[in-house]
Amino acid sequence: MSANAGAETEAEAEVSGEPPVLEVSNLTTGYGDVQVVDDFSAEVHRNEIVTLIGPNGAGKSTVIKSIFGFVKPWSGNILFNGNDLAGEEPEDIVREGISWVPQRQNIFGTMTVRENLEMGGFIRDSGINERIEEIYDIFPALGRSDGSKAATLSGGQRQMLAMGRALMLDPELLLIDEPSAGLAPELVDTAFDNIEKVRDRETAVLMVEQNATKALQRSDRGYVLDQGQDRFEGTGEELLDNEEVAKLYLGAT
Ligand SMILES: Nc1ncnc2c1ncn2[C@@H]1O[C@H](COP(=O)(O)OP(=O)(O)OP(=O)(O)O)[C@@H](O)[C@H]1O
Repeated sequence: MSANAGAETEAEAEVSGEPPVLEVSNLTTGYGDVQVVDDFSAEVHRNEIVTLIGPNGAGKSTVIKSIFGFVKPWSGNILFNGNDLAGEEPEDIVREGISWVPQRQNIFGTMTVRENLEMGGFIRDSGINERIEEIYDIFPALGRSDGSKAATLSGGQRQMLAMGRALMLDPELLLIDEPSAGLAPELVDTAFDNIEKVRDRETAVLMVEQNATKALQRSDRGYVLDQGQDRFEGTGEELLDNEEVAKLYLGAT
């Protein structure tokens, strides 16, 4: 059972009366016959950054992969705007309005920034150039590198491009796997600034992050996953202030 540090938060989120964009209920899944997620439930509302934290191997990425259709749920529901995604393939899930920023191999180094973005918009019928301009408006550094090969970008710019590619389809929900992974420490804050910009443009964000303290500082809400189970949930601030969470998961002494 989770220690619901976030009772007020859930209530706050529901003040608007809007149902969650994403509602994961009692998700259980794994690989082969090894179970790694056990009865996990979570919600993401519009205008929210929600972070999953927890130890290595807790099942965080598996939750994200289940939402995006790479791992099939054994039981439970994954509702996106009320439609059950369980069992759908990633290409259908993308069309429904969820994009994924993988941790690795998320850009094509031999292609230019613009070509990468065009590829990201592959299923758009129209409006590709307009959307690229919107992405450049969010991330001006990408606009300045429009014709540069992606391989020549810095680590932070690559991360921005990976996010830009995923945003080309104007998703309602962006799933991000470890946005700060591999970034120089001075670029981590910029990565989170960029995620806030995305949230502020009406795309909800669900991310997995090892840099738990920094991620929770920037999150509207968070969930602590341990051995596949939801141990704690609450606002970022509530989780940061929770002594047990701090001791067990944030490295506090
Ligand atoms: N493709 C796979 N096949 C088999 N087992 C897997 C696979 N991917 C992950 N696992 C196992 O599932 C468990 C949960 O892994 P997962 O990557 O979801 O955890 P995580 O919380 O994201 O960990 P980390 O923070 O280390 O990335 C681990 O024991 C892992 O070894």
